[in-house]
Amino acid sequence: MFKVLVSDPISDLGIQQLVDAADVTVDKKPGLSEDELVAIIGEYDALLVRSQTRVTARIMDAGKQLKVVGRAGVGVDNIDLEAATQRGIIVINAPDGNTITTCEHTFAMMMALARHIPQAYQKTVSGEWDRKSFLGVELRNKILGVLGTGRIGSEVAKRAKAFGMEVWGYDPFLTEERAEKSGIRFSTIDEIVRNADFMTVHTPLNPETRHMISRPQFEVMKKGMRIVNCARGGLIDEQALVEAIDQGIVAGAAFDVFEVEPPAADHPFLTHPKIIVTPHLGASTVEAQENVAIDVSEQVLNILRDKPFSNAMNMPPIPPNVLNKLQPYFRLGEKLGSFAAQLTDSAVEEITVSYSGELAEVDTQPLTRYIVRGVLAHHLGLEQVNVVNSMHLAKERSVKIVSQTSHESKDFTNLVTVTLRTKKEQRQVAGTLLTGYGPRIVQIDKFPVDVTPEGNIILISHNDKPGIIGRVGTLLGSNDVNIATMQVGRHLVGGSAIMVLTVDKVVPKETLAEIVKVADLNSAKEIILL
Ligand SMILES: NC(=O)C1=CN([C@@H]2O[C@H](COP(=O)(O)OP(=O)(O)OC[C@H]3O[C@@H](n4cnc5c(N)ncnc54)[C@H](O)[C@@H]3O)[C@@H](O)[C@H]2O)C=CC1
Ligand SMILES: O=C(O)C(=O)COP(=O)(O)O
Repeated sequence: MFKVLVSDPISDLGIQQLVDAADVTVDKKPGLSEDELVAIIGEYDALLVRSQTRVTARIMDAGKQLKVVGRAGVGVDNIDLEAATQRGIIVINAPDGNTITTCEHTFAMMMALARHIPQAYQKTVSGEWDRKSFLGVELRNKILGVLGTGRIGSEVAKRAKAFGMEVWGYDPFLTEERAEKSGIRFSTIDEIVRNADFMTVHTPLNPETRHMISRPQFEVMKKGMRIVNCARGGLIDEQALVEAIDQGIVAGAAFDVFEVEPPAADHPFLTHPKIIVTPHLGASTVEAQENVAIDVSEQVLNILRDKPFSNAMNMPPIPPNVLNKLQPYFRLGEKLGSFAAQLTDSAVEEITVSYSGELAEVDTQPLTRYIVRGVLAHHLGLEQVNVVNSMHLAKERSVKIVSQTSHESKDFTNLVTVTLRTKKEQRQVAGTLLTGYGPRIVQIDKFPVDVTPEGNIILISHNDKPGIIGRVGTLLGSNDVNIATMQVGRHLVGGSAIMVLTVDKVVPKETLAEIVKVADLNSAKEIILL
């Protein structure tokens, strides 16, 4: 039974699939301190958070069973990603569910800023009928600078155009062609700062974007600019912004987010007449909260059940076209890695993965992660190694990973070959997916075979001579071992050969040693593929 802890307020409807899952129990405990989390996290397999819970290395250390941290939202700056990767904890987010909601909040803030709505409301309800102090501006014909034209930024741009605004955009991933297609003027930050009437930021917070708008930008800024931040506190230097407003450079600002949340009681934004604020409400609609909780619950279930998943933040993203090609090979890859690892008797120094055929057309790195997982898990245990930390664990152990591709594959549409090099030997196994038949191991150490990679497999090395097969069969039978399938592979008559048997139960090592002796074999090894 998997245990999931929900430590922030997350939509009940959204996590219903977790609650309903027969193999999962869910505990909702919002508002715990770090110490309280450390005290209880040890019993949980998954942790679900929004932006309040700070998921620190200390919490992860205490989370001995923790496999996944699910973020019901976009930003994962409250989660120590580096620490998670090192511990093999997968961090996933729900990037799409709150895009429109946050975009709409940005617009609400921009309009409230243009028309002084919060200030006017306050005066009106306090009994003052003041129509003079709140002369606003139209959005029409104004330039809106959008820093970060990702999911939210591009939706803001679309709506701004409907309001008759001219949109200037900057994003390191925005190309001139894409900008033109979206009706955005392709600009630099400097051009935006010098020309825009309104500016809105929609980037993640990272060392590069921290204080991307600070004193140097305010110094050259178009006078009277209005600034909106519904992304992350810290993108705009708060102190420098207050100064710029007081110097008459900036006409006003609307902030949903703060460098420190919640802000201190004496934070200058809270009393400044030209700054309006909301308490990080960007994603707070019924719809968005349901969407992100549904998305994150689905992926958490996949991870707990060891199924392919998406939206991992501590792993490079896999584009859908690549995922479509690779996904069918993930299980096979892991099994090839495990098979190869069980063939070797000493420490693996190098893992070479060769992809030939159509697979070579895409970035095969995600599949390599599965293969490396299979290799390492043989020694470290499947619980310890996953696709997030497999490459990291290999590097930590100085295991070199080599990946090769070739567009040609002689006998198969695709062939994945895993070669392990140790100080003493080199072992190799290759596999493919046969249409209509599923995964197959088609080569072991240069011998062609046709084996389903599943269950208990006995691999025998012997010299090709009459009577061996019969003897092995009789010996296994007399030890109450039923043979399900059998294959032999050889290059030359009378030369070295292999025999691959799938059997119905685990064969004790002593029985195998006995069979090697009595049947005059070179070696016999049991390989277990889970
Ligand atoms: N206030 C709230 O409640 C919410 C805030 N957010 C925040 O909004 C931000 C944007 O979210 P999405 O649009 O979903 O993310 P996204 O990943 O789709 O877009 C972010 C964009 O920023 C760009 N970017 C990165 N570095 C940049 C730089 N130095 N200059 C300009 N652009 C840069 C990226 O290339 C990307 O296109 C995130 O920080 C997210 O955490 C998201 C949802 C709700
Ligand atoms: O999704 C994001 O990045 C957000 O900032 C939303 O935060 P929240 O889930 O409302 O705490």
